Amino acid sequence: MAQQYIQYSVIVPAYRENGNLRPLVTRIFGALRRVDSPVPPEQVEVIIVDDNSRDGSVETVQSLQQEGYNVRIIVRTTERGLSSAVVRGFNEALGDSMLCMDADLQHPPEYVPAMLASLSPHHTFVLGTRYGKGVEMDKNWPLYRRVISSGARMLALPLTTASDPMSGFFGIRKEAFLKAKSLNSQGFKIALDLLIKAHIPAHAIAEVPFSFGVRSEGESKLTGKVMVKYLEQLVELYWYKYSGLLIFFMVVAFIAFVWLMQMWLNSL
Ligand SMILES: Nc1nc2c(ncn2[C@@H]2O[C@H](COP(=O)(O)OP(=O)(O)O[C@H]3O[C@H](CO)[C@@H](O)[C@H](O)[C@@H]3O)[C@@H](O)[C@H]2O)c(=O)[nH]1
Ligand SMILES: [Mg+2]
Repeated sequence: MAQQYIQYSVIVPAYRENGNLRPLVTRIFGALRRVDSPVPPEQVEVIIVDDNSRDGSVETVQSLQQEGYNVRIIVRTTERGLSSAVVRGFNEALGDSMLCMDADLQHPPEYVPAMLASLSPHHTFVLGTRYGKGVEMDKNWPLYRRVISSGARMLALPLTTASDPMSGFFGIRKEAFLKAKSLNSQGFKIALDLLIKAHIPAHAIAEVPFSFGVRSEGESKLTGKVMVKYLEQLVELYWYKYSGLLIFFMVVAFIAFVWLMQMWLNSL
């Protein structure tokens, strides 16, 4: 019965994250229970979307449920991948305001209340940004990851004005999510796909600066394959966003060419 009051859903894609789930969930609800939290904890659900890790994650979630935390786990057995896990979570969410965050505590749970509260019918997208004022990356985040992250960010600049579409810490309103058609569920960059395909205008994006941490347990799943998928996704998004413009210029150029040819033939 309590579920009908759920207004906010926190979606956590997770693969072999058992060691992080308890601190993640208890810290999210700890932040929501603070007196200055703009969001009441009883209106929030947490959904873990796990890809059959079989590492005790299910049991950890069950014990958190017994302790009264509103958390559930979806175990996928036939699908894999971060982005498609997030899409699955958004499809299952009860809340109108939905947040996506990593399980490994790199996205600090203490920012969850502010992120959720930033979503509204006017701000249909919220982006946790690592490039805002007063925040910093953990100094232990490796140099090669910073280089990859900056490169990925630069390549996406013509697609969006958002300062950090790569942070992986973002939220979207359900009505905006439902507008996005043919999402690319491969790879890691579902936020970028949603920004473009849900046609989120710049004024509808709220940004919340956050300090990016380092993974506390387990290993990153970002591989070379994931990076290749990102490049494929960029090609698709450039085409999605600019093909109309390209076709328009080609048609104009063709008409101008035909017109010039006629003028030239008439002048002979
Ligand atoms: N269900 C599921 N979850 C996955 C999978 N691969 C990764 N995840 C989960 O997705 C989250 C991020 O994965 P990491 O392996 O920790 O990625 P990262 O290298 O730290 O990259 C993160 O930070 C980047 C910013 O530097 C982000 O750009 C990226 O999207 C991601 O959030 C973690 O909770 C992880 O368990 C998968 O195949 N299936
Ligand atoms: Mg990580």
